[in-house]
Amino acid sequence: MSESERSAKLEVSGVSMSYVRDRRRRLVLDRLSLNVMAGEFVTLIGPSGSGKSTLFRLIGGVERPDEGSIRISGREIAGERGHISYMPQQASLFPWMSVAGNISSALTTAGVGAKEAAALASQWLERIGLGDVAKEYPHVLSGGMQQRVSFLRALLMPRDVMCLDEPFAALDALTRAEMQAWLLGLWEAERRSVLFVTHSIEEALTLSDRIYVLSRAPARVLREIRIPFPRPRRADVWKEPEFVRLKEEVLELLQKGAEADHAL
Ligand SMILES: Nc1ncnc2c1ncn2[C@@H]1O[C@H](COP(=O)(O)OP(=O)(O)OP(=O)(O)O)[C@@H](O)[C@H]1O
Repeated sequence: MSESERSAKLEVSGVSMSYVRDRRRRLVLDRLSLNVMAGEFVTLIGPSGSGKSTLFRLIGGVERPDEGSIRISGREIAGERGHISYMPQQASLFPWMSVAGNISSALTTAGVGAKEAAALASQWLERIGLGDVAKEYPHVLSGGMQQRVSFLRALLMPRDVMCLDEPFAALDALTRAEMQAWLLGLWEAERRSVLFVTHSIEEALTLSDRIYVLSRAPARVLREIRIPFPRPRRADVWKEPEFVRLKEEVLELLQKGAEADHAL
C-alpha cells in the first residue's frame, strides 16, 4: 500500500458544536477528534442523544462546527457539501423512480455521466442479486432489500468517505443479522472508508476495524478500541472469548458514562 493510501481519509480535529435551546446554549460535541484511514471501517457507539447525528451533519457540511476542523483527504471541508456519501436509517428511496433509477439519478447528480450511471446501476444490482427488481418501484421491495439498494447507492457514489447512520436499526433481528453478513462481504470486497453509527455493541464488534466509544452529550471519546479479529471476518466471530470480553468492556464504558452523567 502506498503512503497516500495509508493516510487518513477523514480527520475530525477538536470539533465542538452547541445549540441554543430554551434560550440556553448547550454543548453537544466537546472538542471531538477522530479519524478514518483509507479502507478502514470505523464505528461510533454512544448513548442516545450523544451527538452522533450532529457529527454526521457536520461532516456532511449541512452545518458548521463552532470550532475545530474537518478534513477529507487532507482538505478542509467544514460547511461544504458533496464530499461524503450517506446512508440513513430509512432507505429514503424516491417512490416515483425505479430501483435502478434511484441509483443512477444519485450518481448523475454527483457528476457521473448518464450512460455510465445507468450501466453501473444495472451491473451492480445484478451483482448483488437484485437484477430482477431493477425496473420495479421501491415499494415492491422488502425493508431489507430497500436497505441493500440504499447501501449500493452510497457505495457507488464517487466519494472518499461513506457515512452510515444506524442503517439496520429499523430492521427485524433476523433481517438485521442477514444484512450485517451481506454488508461485511460486500465491504470486504470493496474496502471503502466507512464511518458507521450503531447502538448495537455486537454489530460494532462484528463489522469494525476500530470503535470510538462516545460519552453522553457533550460527546467526547471515552475510548478508542482496535478490533483484533482478522479479515475476512467470520459472521460467527461473536463466539470468540475475546469478542465477549470486548463486549463487556464497551458495555461497562457506556454504563459508567451514564452513571457519571447521573451524578452531575
Ligand atoms: N438543530 C438542533 N437544535 C437544537 N438541539 C439540537 C439540534 N440538533 C440536535 N440537537 C440536540 O443535540 C443533542 C444530540 O443530538 P443527536 O441527534 O446528534 O444525537 P444522536 O447521538 O444522534 O442521538 P440518537 O442516537 O438518539 O440518534 C440532542 O440533545 C439534541 O436534542
